[in-house]
Amino acid sequence: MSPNYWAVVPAAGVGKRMGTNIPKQYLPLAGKTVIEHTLDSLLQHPRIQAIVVAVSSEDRWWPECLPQDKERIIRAPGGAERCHSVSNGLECLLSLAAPEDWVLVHDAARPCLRREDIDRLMETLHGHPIGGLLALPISDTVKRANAEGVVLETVNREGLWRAMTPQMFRLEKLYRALREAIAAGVQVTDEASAMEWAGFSPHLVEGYPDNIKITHPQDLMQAEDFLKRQGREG
Ligand SMILES: Nc1ccn([C@@H]2O[C@H](COP(=O)(O)OP(=O)(O)OP(=O)(O)O)[C@@H](O)[C@H]2O)c(=O)n1
Ligand SMILES: C[C@](O)(CO)[C@H](O)COP(=O)(O)O
Repeated sequence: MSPNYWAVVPAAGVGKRMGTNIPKQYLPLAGKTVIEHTLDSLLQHPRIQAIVVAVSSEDRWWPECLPQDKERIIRAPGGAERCHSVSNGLECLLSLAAPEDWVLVHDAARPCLRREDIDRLMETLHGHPIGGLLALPISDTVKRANAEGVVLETVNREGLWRAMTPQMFRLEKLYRALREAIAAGVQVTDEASAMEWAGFSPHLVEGYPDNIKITHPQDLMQAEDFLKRQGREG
């Protein structure tokens, strides 16, 4: 029987780098909120069974932003860091999904995700034993600098990619790798790094460059433009 697909959306951040008084996932964007665009992009995919959203216990905005399709949305507790929120979301899925089911982990802060990117991830990784992630090969020259912005070195960009989300892995393997990496005190900023630490080799799938993460104020304007060009206004 073909594995099912599920999603986990970490949405418990405070958006320090955005500098706003509400978390960036609840900021207005192209007629809706950031998180509504993100959830809609996943809800509109027919193969995604349900979405577990990790929300902070102090969150005052979540109930207002629930999309119409509430029955496919499950709330899980957010954690101190993104990896803890994801781990909590995965734990919530263990009772609903099979161990070899696929889970797509996607940042709430990436509202411009395209259907084509989800399809490409699913098609490319069909039958893959582990999984992989959307990413972009780096086409600029890369510099490493000190805290004062002085160049320390030019980094060879050969083979360098920027990781994005969704990152799609087999549920039980990801849950176990993430729990063990967290317990070992490993710095886990994405799901792939936990899988790599566990000895797996995730597969990179090239995605659209407009699948940006809303981090700083200027990212909102860029995302607004991307969504309008795609006709995705609320
Ligand atoms: N404890 C945390 C921290 C982050 N996230 C989520 O992980 C995604 C990517 O994280 P990031 O862009 O760093 O969001 P913030 O942590 O909110 O941003 P900042 O670092 O500027 O505070 C976001 O959707 C964010 O809501 C989360 O679920 N739980
Ligand atoms: C998961 C991620 O979006 C991949 O690029 C990124 O690592 C999230 O980093 P953040 O500092 O938690 O935004």
